[in-house]
Amino acid sequence: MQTHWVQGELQRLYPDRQFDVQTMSTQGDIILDVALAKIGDKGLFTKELEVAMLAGEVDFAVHSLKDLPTRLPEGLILGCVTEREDPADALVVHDRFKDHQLETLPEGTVIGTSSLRRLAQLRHHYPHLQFKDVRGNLNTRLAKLDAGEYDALILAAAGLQRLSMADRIHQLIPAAVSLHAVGQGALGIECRAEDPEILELLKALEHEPTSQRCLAERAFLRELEGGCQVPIGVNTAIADGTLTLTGMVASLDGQRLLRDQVSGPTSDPEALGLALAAQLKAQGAKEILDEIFATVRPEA
Ligand SMILES: NCc1[nH]cc(CCC(=O)O)c1CC(=O)O
Repeated sequence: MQTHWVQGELQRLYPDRQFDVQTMSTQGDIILDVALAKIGDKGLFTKELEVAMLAGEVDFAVHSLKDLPTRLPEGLILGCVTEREDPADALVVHDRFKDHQLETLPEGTVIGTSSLRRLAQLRHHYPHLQFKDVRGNLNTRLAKLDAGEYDALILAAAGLQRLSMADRIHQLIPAAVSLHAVGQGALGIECRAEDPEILELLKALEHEPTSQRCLAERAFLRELEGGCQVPIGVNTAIADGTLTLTGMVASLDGQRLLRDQVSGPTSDPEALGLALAAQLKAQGAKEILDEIFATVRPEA
């Protein structure tokens, strides 16, 4: 889906070249698909594509940037970041809650989410709500909601928009309540580090403000050594050449939540990510994350 969008854009920009979408053998779609990318931090799926890229069989891979690990294998780089859709999370409700907003949902309302980041932040702000894991692709999740298994879901607004289901967005969750995932809403294109020709082609699809914001966000996450399954959230904004990065780290129960902010020139976004990580570490972020790693990934 998103891969075909990239293919279309490149084809339009470079009518004399041909861009083929290649399907990888093991799992479904080729160049990263939203639902399949859930396999985890060092997803098998990413690995298969990376092996193919390093072998020269495919030239680049399109990912939801949010699902692309912050450390890439030797020889591969993040070659392009496309313009971001709204990175916010969205509340989607069952019809019987259509007159409610997040802040008016009654005690015991069952919210479906499988994201520790969403879970921790919502528990922090709305401890009277109940949370239940939800799996499957977007359609499966929405079907479970409509069947009454959940009262509401929290989903990425961008995912709903991309699949033309923006009408299901009941409320965009404000950053004051929930910071979004690193890279959310943007596509990231991974390619060989030593392939100037492909890199130059891809740069035509780059959206510089999104790229600067996402580089700051990714440096923050990398420095905290968090994968995609950790309660780490961010928000970024650019105004007058200044990039502001807000970040948070929370415990799973939402009891402890650290949040801080840094600002600086857009010319060095990674420095901002590192600075914010250092600030949060000084406030105890490492202890919170170590506790989570000990419970969630005992063997990692
Ligand atoms: N966690 C899985 C995932 N990876 C990318 C998206 C769609 C949003 C995006 O591209 O950032 C989603 C779904 C979701 O979080 O609801």
